[in-house]
Amino acid sequence: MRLRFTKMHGLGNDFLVLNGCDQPLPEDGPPLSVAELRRLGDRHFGVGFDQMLVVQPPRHEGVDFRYRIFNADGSEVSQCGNGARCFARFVRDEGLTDKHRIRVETAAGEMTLNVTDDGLVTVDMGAPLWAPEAIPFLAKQEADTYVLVSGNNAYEISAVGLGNPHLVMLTENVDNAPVATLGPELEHHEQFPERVNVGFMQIVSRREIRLRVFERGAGETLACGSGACAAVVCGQRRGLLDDTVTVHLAGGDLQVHYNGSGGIRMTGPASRVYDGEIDVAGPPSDQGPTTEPSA
Ligand SMILES: N[C@@H](CCC[C@H](N)C(=O)O)C(=O)O
Repeated sequence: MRLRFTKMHGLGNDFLVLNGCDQPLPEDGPPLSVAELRRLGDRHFGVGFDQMLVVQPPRHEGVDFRYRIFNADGSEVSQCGNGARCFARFVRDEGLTDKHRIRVETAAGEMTLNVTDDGLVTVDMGAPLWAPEAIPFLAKQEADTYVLVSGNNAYEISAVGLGNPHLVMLTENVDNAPVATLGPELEHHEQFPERVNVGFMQIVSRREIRLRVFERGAGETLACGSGACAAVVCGQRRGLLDDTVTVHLAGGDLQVHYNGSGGIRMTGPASRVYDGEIDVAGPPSDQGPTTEPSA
């Protein structure tokens, strides 16, 4: 099977975008097997990406598209903030819509994407979910911060759901944060039954943070949109941040706004890199398990 794809990125968080509106992709189930997806995601043997984004026709009234997200390890997830900006740019570039306000359906619900005249995209990421069972996080009761024990160490963390699970911890200087070691350790912590994205936040001022995120299913990325929103709302909940915050990530800056009600608004760029075609094995149904996250 030959697939056409587009390579995009949002601040270096990079994506392989598949258009399921003009080429046949399965309506249910993943478009590729986990093995095939991982092969394409490999930076040496494939195209290389953090997430694969799939554009599909809507299944419900009132939305314009269905937006599906797969991590590089093959797991299907419900939220990707940087991907949402690229999704908006893609559907407009491809002439699939000329709307500036685009409604999409994700596995976690509906989202609104607003494309501005300067080419930036603002995503309404919805309200943060604090209840442990909604994240999901195994804790006796909701709190601003939790002590998470891992091995012989204890970490003060905040936990929040944005359609995907995030933990956020403070660090003096993100340059020295143990992202490569503690990231994967906490990603698989038993108190996060669906694994977790692990954010390391340095507070610069009440309106500015620096952030590194070890993403579930993808490893450390140059930027994580939902991670940026998670860090800001966790910092706000701890009384450390104002309503509007600039988030400095390795790949560039995002603006995040939340005033305690309605949705979190995240604004940033979306870049198209190139278009390509690739041969992949046939339908995933012949190829065993598809969406099982890696251990
Ligand atoms: N890069 C993303 C988040 C992608 C999904 C995440 N790795 C998860 O498993 O929840 C973003 O920009 O939000």
